[in-house]
Amino acid sequence: MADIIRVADATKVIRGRIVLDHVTFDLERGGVYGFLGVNGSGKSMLFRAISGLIHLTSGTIEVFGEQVGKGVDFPSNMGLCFESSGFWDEKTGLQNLFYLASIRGVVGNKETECALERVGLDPKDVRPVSAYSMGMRQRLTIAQAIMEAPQLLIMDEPTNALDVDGIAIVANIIQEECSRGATVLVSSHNEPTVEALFDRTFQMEAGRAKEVS
Ligand SMILES: Nc1ncnc2c1ncn2[C@@H]1O[C@H](COP(=O)(O)OP(=O)(O)OP(=O)(O)O)[C@@H](O)[C@H]1O
Repeated sequence: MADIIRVADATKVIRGRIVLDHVTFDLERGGVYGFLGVNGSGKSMLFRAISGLIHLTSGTIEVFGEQVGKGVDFPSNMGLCFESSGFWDEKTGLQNLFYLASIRGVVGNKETECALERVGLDPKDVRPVSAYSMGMRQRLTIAQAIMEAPQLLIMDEPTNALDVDGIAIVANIIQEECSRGATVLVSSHNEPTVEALFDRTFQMEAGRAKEVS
């Protein structure tokens, strides 16, 4: 029971519009689960609901035995990679990660530096994040998502703004995190390198999720 992410009839209505429509599936712990779908089909909304960032209108989501928004506000031990991750623009990437790591205090300097290296950023880079390109910001977002070795890693279109090297790095990270035992949820837009890693694939359409492979 506690090894399952259970999404049951998850429905979200925003201003009279159904953005998640009775989404139902179970995912076992471990593995890479892919979510495909056109813009606006509900991928981000689903990920936000699973991570406790939005509340469902009806239905339930349980992550490894804890009901999100009821038993717990957020699933414990989770890493999030969303497009809108906020950083302190005047600080370096490493300073940002040090600060974020200090909030939970479960990892130290070594792990944060290692996370930066894994995404291809230089921990010694003295430039502030305001000088980062979009791709560098995306890499930093991925680094903060993985630095605490989460048991659940949610990556919303992680290859956004990345070049070919960056896409290969994301694919590697997904494989490494899965091998470490993490459960990885990934949304993707036509990115074959990443989609080849999916153990199970769901197609999102107008707020509904259908397993396609
Ligand atoms: N803050 C919001 N208020 C109202 N509606 C929203 C809000 N955020 C998203 N939506 C709507 O919810 C629906 C699902 O959006 P969502 O961002 O989950 O799609 P997506 O599949 O992740 O799209 P994309 O590929 O563009 O990221 C869309 O119709 C969108 O307009």
